[in-house]
Amino acid sequence: MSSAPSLASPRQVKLACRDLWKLYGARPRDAMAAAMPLVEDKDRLRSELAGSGHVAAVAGASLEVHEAEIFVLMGLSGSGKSTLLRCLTRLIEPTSGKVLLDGEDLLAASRHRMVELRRHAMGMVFQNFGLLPHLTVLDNVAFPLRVQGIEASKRYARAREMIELVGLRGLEGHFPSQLSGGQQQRVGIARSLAVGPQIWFLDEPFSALDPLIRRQMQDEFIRLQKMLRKTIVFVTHDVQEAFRLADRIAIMRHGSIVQMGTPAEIALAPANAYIAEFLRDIPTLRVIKAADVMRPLAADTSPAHVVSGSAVLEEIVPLVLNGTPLVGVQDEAGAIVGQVTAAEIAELARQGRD
Ligand SMILES: Nc1ncnc2c1ncn2[C@@H]1O[C@H](COP(=O)(O)OP(=O)(O)OP(=O)(O)O)[C@@H](O)[C@H]1O
Repeated sequence: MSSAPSLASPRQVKLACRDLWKLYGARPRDAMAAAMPLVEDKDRLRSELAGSGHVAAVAGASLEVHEAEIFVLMGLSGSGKSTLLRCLTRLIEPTSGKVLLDGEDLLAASRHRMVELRRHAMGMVFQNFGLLPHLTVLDNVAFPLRVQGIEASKRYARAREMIELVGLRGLEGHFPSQLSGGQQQRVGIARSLAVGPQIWFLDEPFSALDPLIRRQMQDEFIRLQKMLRKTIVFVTHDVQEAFRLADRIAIMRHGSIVQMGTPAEIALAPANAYIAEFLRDIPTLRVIKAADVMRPLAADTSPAHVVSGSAVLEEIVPLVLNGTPLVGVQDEAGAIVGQVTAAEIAELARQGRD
């Protein structure tokens, strides 16, 4: 299906890791050396490591996070998402591999340099909010700026701006214990944004929230990202959250990345049965866009209906149900660059139900 003309432009890589490993156990580096010849046979590798009392929480992960994208690490509990995220920031020291931020080799960076990067370039939000209970909302949000030594009037002005941004105006004087879970996480988000991070790491930020609040927070997060255009690494075990938020997703299992791609790429071509199982919970017609499946416009065709490349197939279904045999697809400049037929949509809808 995706012999499609592409609308995407090449993206700048902000953060990358190459063949990253994190082994837990008594002698991780020795275990690593012994394990290396077995990397092709992951099952044997895991059992050898287990035999020597080691766990590969991250096993040879390689990825690239593009400038201004939401990159989601998704997988079941224990698949290694949090460990990989922490290795990318060196909050956990990887056993081997490379991590590059704007091309800078983070594993070769001094402690001092890492502290500086975490204070100025990286924002972090965790599941348990991590607010300081004895500080007000305003002081919590201003806290990272205080650590940076920024004078009070400037840091409070910035903190107020961030509080406004996340919709908490009026609650500046409240303490964390006086807030709901959703409000507490908004404070966590405002605090992590206060320093204007270049890259934003979020580890299951909404997992502790009720489903309804969680959905509101996802909407809010999408709204914020439209304004801020941050480079984001977002960890979740929730497949629906992943497909809702991600520009690209890496699906992890046993410390390795099993498949990486846009939600549509994964939905259109799951790498194996394990991934296909995840997709059962995903409304694929809401994930796949016209531009993902369009083919070049057939000669002498002039479509009666035209949609934008970013229209999801769900929006096209009513046209097809009304008897439109073929829909034209426009690029941002309004030129018709492809087509999707009713038969193709019907086939995709059928696959989504299987
Ligand atoms: N400090 C540690 N010592 C030993 N093993 C660990 C340690 N931390 C994590 N692990 C193991 O590494 C694997 C990956 O854990 P990790 O927390 O990264 O997974 P996860 O996908 O983030 O899971 P969850 O969603 O439950 O947080 C698990 O098997 C876990 O038991």
